[in-house]
Amino acid sequence: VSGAKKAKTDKDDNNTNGLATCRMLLAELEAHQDAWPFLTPVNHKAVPGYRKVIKKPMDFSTIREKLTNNQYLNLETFIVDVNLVFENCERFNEDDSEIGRAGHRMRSFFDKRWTELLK
Ligand SMILES: Cc1ncccc1N[C@@H](C)c1ccc2c(c1)OCCCO2
Repeated sequence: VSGAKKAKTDKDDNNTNGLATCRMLLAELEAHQDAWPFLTPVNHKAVPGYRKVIKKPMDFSTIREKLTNNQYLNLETFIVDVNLVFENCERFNEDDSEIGRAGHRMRSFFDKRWTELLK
């Protein structure tokens, strides 16, 4: 019947809500040589003060878990969590430190990649 609404399934729209783009971007972040401070949650026992200063911890493995559990509505909610990783880094680490510099390099890499992919 013409006009009948087709049931929407993921396979129909190859990038529903930009989730394929999220998977691509996260894979690139995880593989980046400067990702090492951000791959796993900061262990607050190994990093004095971290739990007090950083109210919303975030890291790439947690983002991976959320993506796997379908907890991101769209690319925007994914970008919020990625940016949280970099905001936490800038809050806790000196710009002129190993981790601080890695955070700045990862942030500019991410900004460049998602704007390229969204064009
Ligand atoms: C992103 C971030 N911000 C502030 C502090 C740490 C971190 N990352 C964690 C994974 C980390 C990186 C380096 C570390 C470390 C832990 O263990 C304490 C001993 C030094 O080596």
